[in-house]
Amino acid sequence: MNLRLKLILPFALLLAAVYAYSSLYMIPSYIDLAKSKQLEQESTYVDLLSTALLPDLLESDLANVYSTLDTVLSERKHWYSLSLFNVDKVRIYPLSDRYIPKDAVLESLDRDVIFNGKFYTSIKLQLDINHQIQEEVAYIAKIQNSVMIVLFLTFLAMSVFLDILIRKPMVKLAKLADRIARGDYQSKPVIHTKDEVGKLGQSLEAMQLKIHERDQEMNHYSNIQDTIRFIQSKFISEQEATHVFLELQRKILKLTHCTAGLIGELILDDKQQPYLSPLSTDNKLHLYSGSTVIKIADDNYEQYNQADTLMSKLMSTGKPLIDNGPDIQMERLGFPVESDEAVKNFLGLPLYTGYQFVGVLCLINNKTSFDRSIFNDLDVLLQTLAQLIVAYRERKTLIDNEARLRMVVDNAVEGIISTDEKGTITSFNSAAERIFGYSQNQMIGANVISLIPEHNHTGHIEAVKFLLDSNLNIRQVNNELETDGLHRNGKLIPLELSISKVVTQQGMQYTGIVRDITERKQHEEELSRAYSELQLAHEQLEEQNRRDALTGLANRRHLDEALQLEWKRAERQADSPLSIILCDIDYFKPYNDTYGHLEGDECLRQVALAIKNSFTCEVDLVARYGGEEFMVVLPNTPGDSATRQAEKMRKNIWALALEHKSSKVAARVSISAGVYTVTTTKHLSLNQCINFADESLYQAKAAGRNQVMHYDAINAEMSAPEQDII
Ligand SMILES: Nc1nc2c(ncn2[C@@H]2O[C@H](COP(=O)(O)OP(=O)(O)OP(=O)(O)O)[C@@H](O)[C@H]2O)c(=O)[nH]1
Repeated sequence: MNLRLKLILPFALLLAAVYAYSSLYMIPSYIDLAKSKQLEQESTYVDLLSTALLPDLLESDLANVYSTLDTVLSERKHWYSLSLFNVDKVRIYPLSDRYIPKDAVLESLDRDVIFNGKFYTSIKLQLDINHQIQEEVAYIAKIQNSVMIVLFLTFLAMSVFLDILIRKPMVKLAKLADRIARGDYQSKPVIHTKDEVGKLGQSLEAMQLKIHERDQEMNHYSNIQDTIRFIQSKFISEQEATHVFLELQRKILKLTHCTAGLIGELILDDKQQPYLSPLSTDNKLHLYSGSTVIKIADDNYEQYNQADTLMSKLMSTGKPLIDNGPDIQMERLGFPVESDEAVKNFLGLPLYTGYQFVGVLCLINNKTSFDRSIFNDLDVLLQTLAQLIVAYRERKTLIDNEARLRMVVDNAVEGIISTDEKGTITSFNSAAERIFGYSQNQMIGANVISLIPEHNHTGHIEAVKFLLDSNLNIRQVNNELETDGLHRNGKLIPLELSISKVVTQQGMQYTGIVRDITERKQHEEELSRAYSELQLAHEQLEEQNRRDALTGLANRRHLDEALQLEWKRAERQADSPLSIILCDIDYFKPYNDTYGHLEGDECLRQVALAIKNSFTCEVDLVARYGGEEFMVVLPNTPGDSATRQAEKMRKNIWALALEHKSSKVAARVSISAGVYTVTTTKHLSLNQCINFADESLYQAKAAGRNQVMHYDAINAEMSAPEQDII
């Protein structure tokens, strides 16, 4: 329902109500009232008539009665019948032949004519009252119509009035509100009345202003938010930070309606003096907070005396600074600005993360002066800017560290190969290129398995699985192991390898450090060979040292050592007898004399060999005791066995049948032997034992040579050994 209808409707309803009230209640009530008055009046007249008729009725002068009634009827046209009734209710004077119109609404009036308590007659009158009050009704209807017309006109006037004074301004205000809602802040309401509508217009205007301000604020805020989001995403994606800061500066200038600006990072130089490194410029501008500011651009050096510049003040105090002119000279400003006009308004804002003063944002504006509200407006942006500078610093450090690390890795002697979880190579340094014969480009993205010979594949897969399964998420280095790598030319490369596992944000990363140990292996092999040779030579030397040069038997030194060992063993094992045989070629001096010394040596060699072959047990030791004397050490050998073996030995030499013309025994070489067996080492020394063997030998010699004597047998005066028959 529109406003016009709303304004009209109450009046229309009022009109309808008035009309309905008057038509349905007021006018019928008035007609009823008029009717009853008329009836009362007619009734009074009937009373008068009945009184007037009484004398004639008393005298029974009906002619007069009729005449009177006729007169009355002719005078009162709306009376249609007037009847007289006698006591028996019989009409005695009927006047009903008078024409009664169809639309007549008849009313009846009855009167009894009574005199002195005697009923004479009753009068009954039928009359049309409506006809009587018709005029009055018409008049009333006229009044009603007039009132309705007046009311309608009033209503019409009111409607026009309300439409002009209320509806139209309201429509205007509604349209204005609609425009405001659509963000149109230029349209103004054209209502300047002082009434409520005017006030509403004023309120709307105030509201428009407020919304405009709020909108601007919101716009500004969302612009700042957009700027922050944009810059943050740009900083992440863009590697070159200078572009980001330049972009950011452009956005801030647009936001703040400024003409120039500068974002700078605060850095301490070698002397701990703070200077400003501009981030939002690509020339080499450097600003010092100290006494000078130096601009280095296109190799032109400009120097400013800057003890008291706005920049130095901002940097030394770390507090926001506003200077709204009038004109700020470059020398006072503290940094050069490419502008034809003099700088009028300067705003310097320090950038903090926590309490750390990390940089500044300077803005220059030649149109609108700065006020302190801008601190609040830019608060979030300044914080983001400070965080951005810190992130920029961290990125610089990270890049430096990365470059340093890359340099270390590239120049490392060891090959360094990094792979991801699947073995795809992500890093391959120069040393690895040298070791494996592949270039870095060839190997990045390839699988590390191509560097491993087939026979090591299973071992490699198991090692990687082991590292993967170990749920350590810290660096873990296995022990260095030696393995083989596969060179591009298909040859195996001996390697020393250590593998480390690092869990990074990208997932697991394995780094293998490999060292080519081909040369070392060669050296090791050469060394091992030389060592073996040396060992052999040494052993040979040792052997030589322990061998008698002439006979090849154990020499005296070896014999002494063996005797010492066997003596100790005999001491430990009381039930293990030790036998010693000492033997000597008979008449060897004459042999030498007869055949010469060289032949004597040869004889010695043959006798030595025969003695050696006479003893087959490994533990028996046959040694040259000295000159033409030999000793045999028989561990764990009782006396009778030793004597039998000595006898066998003697016979073997005899069997050699070496010619010995000058022997007094026979014309062949023979030996004599003395045997001693140690059954207990108690109260006995080794020397004593040897002496006993020697004594036995002496006894054998003395007994005619070419025989074996056992010390125990001598002492027991046992029978002499058998003689060989020539
Ligand atoms: N050709 C040679 N003769 C040696 C060697 N060592 C010792 N002789 C000689 O062996 C001889 C040992 O002689 P003697 O000790 O007198 O005893 P023998 O002549 O064998 O007489 P009996 O032992 O009593 O039977 C010496 O003439 C030594 O010069 C040697 O290495 N070569």
